[in-house]
Amino acid sequence: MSRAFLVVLDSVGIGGAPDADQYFNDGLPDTGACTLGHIADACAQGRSDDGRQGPLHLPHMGALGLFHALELGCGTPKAGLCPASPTGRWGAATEVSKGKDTPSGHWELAGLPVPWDWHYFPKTTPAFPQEITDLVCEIAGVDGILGNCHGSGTAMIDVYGEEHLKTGYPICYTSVDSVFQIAAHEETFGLNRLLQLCETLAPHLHKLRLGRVIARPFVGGPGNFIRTPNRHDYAMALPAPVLTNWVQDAGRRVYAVGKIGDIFSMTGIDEVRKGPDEVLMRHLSDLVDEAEDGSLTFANFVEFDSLYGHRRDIAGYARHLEWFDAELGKLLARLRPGDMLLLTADHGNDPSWHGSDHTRERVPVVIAGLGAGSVGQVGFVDVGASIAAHLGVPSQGPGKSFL
Ligand SMILES: O=P(O)(O)O[C@H]1O[C@H](CO)[C@@H](O)[C@H]1O
Ligand SMILES: [Mn+2]
Ligand SMILES: [Mn+2]
Repeated sequence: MSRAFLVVLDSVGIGGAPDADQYFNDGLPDTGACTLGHIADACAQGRSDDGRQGPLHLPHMGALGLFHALELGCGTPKAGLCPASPTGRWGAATEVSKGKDTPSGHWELAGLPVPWDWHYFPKTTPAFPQEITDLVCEIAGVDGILGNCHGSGTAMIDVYGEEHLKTGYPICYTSVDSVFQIAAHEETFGLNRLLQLCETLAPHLHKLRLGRVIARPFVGGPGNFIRTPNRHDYAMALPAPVLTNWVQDAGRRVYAVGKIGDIFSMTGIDEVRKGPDEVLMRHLSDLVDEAEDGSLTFANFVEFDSLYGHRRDIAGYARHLEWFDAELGKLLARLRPGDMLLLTADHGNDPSWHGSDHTRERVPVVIAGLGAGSVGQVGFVDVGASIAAHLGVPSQGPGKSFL
């Protein structure tokens, strides 16, 4: 029986979104943003030589058709990067959900376009209404919060970390996404206390159509605060069944690698394996060896987005792509006949762009195990339908299989 591996490289967009002009970073439209394309350009021009060197080197994903997908996505040929005859199938997927965020992208990939507008907080200080601040204080048993603004997570802990240690007040912030994030020190505030706070708060904010409450634990002291991998997202429950449910309802096993369990509030998921990306790659590799016939493994590699995209670190992003590609090569060699491995993304996060938020982009669809050739321009929803078709389970969403 067939198996499927659906692997999301978080934020590895390929430009070309037809509605990019309606999305913004620092007040400027996302028109022209292209995560993979601009990283490749920077590498080719020698502007990305920190910890690596020269043109972007992705031999395995390139051989499968990643750069063909890039050309299809953004419409610009990338000289020297496209092999003559790719060995995989490739395409470019366009999103219809309004949010350019992780849940919108993943839910739509899993067959469910998001049917509503998320709630966002204004770019003011304070960003949160008094009722929400009061609720946080009541749940946490504190007299105040720090931050209360839009911000980038690493900057938030640099600026407020010391005051947090002194006062015990949680650091609360948001972004252009529909999120309420709480950073707190794992040892002084306590990891469990932070997780409890977020879990208790989340249903109140989900009622407002806020997508996620996110716990952002950190450790260290003034000048060297550092976030830990114990981040936990409390996402709104899904309004309809998705790919994970379709597969599980057919009696198959569903594995979640990385933050997939959080994004889908554990719906349709049998087993979760978490950790930093390096550990996630070991989990994915183990599952290539262990996953049962008929199973779905759904993985998300978040560090492209969290460590390099939001931080606008082009060289770091290129290094991570090259690391991922080398590891993927070892794993591809061990796929079994009948296996399908599909690489895609959930939105863009162009590290060469203004601001520090996601960029509205198309995403690549690159498939190993099912022969060679283009699947053309497709929708995010068609990814879920195609995985279901491959596994032989009924698709219940609006997508159409491109297999
Ligand atoms: O700056 P950090 O804390 O990484 O936050 C980022 O992570 C959030 C969730 O993915 C996004 O909304 C973005 O704001
Ligand atoms: Mn994402
Ligand atoms: Mn992000």
